[in-house]
Order: sequence, then structure tokens, then C-alpha cells
Amino acid sequence: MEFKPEIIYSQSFNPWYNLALEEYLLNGVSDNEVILYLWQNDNTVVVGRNQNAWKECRCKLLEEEGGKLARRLSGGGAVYHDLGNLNFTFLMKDSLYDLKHQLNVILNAVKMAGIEAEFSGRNDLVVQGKKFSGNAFYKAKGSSYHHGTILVNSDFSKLMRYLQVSSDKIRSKGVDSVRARVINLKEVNPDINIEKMKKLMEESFIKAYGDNIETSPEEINPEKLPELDKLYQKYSSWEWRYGRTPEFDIKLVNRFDWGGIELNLALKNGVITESTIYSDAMESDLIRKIASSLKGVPFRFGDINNRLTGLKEEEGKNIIDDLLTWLKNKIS
Ligand SMILES: Nc1ncnc2c1ncn2[C@@H]1O[C@H](COP(=O)(O)OC(=O)CCCC[C@@H]2CCSS2)[C@@H](O)[C@H]1O
Repeated sequence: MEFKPEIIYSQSFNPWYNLALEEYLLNGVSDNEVILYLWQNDNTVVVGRNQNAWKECRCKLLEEEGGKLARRLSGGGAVYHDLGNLNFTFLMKDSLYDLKHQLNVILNAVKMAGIEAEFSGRNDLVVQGKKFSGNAFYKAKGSSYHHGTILVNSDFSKLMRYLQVSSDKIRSKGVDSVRARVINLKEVNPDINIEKMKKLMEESFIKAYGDNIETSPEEINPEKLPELDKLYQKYSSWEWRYGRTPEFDIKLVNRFDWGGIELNLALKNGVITESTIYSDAMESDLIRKIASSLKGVPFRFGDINNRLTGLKEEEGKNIIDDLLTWLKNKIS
């Protein structure tokens, strides 16, 4: 079958827009088309479809430092993106999907930069035994995508900083990330940069899929495309990014002047469904009231703050203030 290869670049560094465009392209891919979509996100953690955002990422810190949390459709673990990282997505109908062929596009692109890399067998591409590309997959309604990262010169201090597992005790049904030793391609070949990597990907893609190619720097205005806009609303929503976390329990422990607290929460769709507090504080009625008032509240500081502030009329104001100060530093 004759392929219709196409290369699309996103002009945006916003992960919610870029993921929306990826899904939009998937929904619209035609029978003989193979799209290579190249995109970058600035200061972003992307968690897998079935991951616990609170566990996998120091989301509060990330957001305070201007970063964004995103959730993708594909499975797998959490990765960090900045402008030193290039993302690629191959999109096509299921019949044209060929993982080996797609992986060879990346392997040949880096080979042209003098870098010998290989597929690790567990969805990673590695050089010198260290990972520079994590890959993940998605399939729906007869169409598929395979996407991945390419670390060219990312900031690893930030990568480590944001991808730390939470120190709070979380019992979750979701998928855990598989920590790996990472490497930037620039460490292997100092001449390589993002622009060159894009050119190499383009060249390698054309070699693999033919030169009857169309390229378009995609600058679609989502407001003019209701379907894309709808996807953007989904990817940017708290309900998708945090709320889609699989059910989990979390235990938050702290000691205050007035006593110790062990806050046990059960969460579904990011909303507190059960809440129990164990405490040796004198004000046991108030503590019980606090626990029961948290039921039904999204696990989000603003909502918890509203709910607990509503209890403040009564005595024990300092207890509520202390709890809020503590939680403010924990929950985004
Ligand atoms: N950008 C990037 N590239 C490669 N490896 C990374 C990156 N960021 C973090 N890591 C390392 O991978 C593990 C997680 O590995 P794990 O195998 O758990 O997850 C993945 O690889 C998922 C890849 C998803 C690719 C998508 C493509 C477009 S949107 S995101 C993490 O703990 C770090 O050690």
C-alpha cells in the first residue's frame, strides 16, 4: 500500500494543547496516512493514563514553579519534559502500525548523529545502557499511536526534583513508574541540539515512509475548531489530570503543639470518600467533626480550605489554622 506520510509540528509548548492536538490528529487520521507529529512541552510532568498524580509527581512544587501536570491517554509511567526534550508521535490506522519500523526511525535518526542506540525491550531506547527515550502506546476505534520522548539536553536536576515519589503513605491501584538512569544525547554528541534532532527525525521518517511528504507547521486555533477545543478543555481540567487517578488511600501524619494527627483518607476520582482522624488531642469532638466534614471534598487545597474554614466559627480555631497551614504545603 502506498503511504501518505505527513509531518506535523506543534508551535505550542503547552502540554494540554499538544495532547489535545495529538488526540485530534488520531481521530482524523485517514486510511493510508502515517503522521509524524513533533512537539515539545515546557516544564511539564506527564503521567500515564492509570497513574496516581499525587504519588508520582511533586505536583505542588511543580505548579508553584510554573510547571504543568498533564495526563496522557497511553499507559506507562511519569516523565519530565522541558525544551531540551523532543516528543514524537506516530499516528495511523491499526493496519499500518509497525512498532519496529517506527522505532527504526528514531534509531536511524540518532545514528545519523553518530549515536549507536538500541531498544531495551521494555519500551525504552538506550545509549550506553542509559535511557534517552521512553515510549508508550494507545489504540482506539481502529487507529493507533506510538509516542515517545527524546532527551537532547533536558535539565536533569528538575527531572529528579519533580519525579520524586511522595513521602506520604499512598496505597494505590494505579501503575508505578519505573525509574531509570537517564542520559541526554548531547552528552554523547555535543553537536546535537533540538533543531538538528528535528531535522534528523524528518530525514529518517522520509527514508522509512517515502518522500511524497507533506509538512505543516500546525498552528491551529482551537477556538475555531470546536472538537480540538473540547479536547483542550479535557486535558487542562483538574478532573482529567488529577481526578482520573485510580482509587487510593493516603495517610498524612503530623505533630502539632496540641497533639498528633493521623489523617486517613480514601479517594475516588480525586474526591475524598472516607475520612478518619486518629489523634491524641483533647478536642476530640472537633477532630471528629473535621474528619467527617472532609467527605465529598476534592483533594485540592482550595476546596479543603473552604470546607474547614466553614468550621472555624466554633472553638478550636487554632487547630483548624494549624491543619490548614500544614495541608497547604502538601496539596496543590
Ligand atoms: N523525558 C524523559 N525521557 C526519557 N526518560 C525519562 C524522561 N523523564 C523521566 N524519565 C525516566 O523515565 C522513568 C519513567 O519510566 P517509565 O517506563 O515508567 O515511563 C515512561 O517512560 C513513559 C514514557 C511516556 C512517553 C510519552 C510521550 C509523549 S507524552 S509522555 C522516570 O522515572 C525517569 O527515570
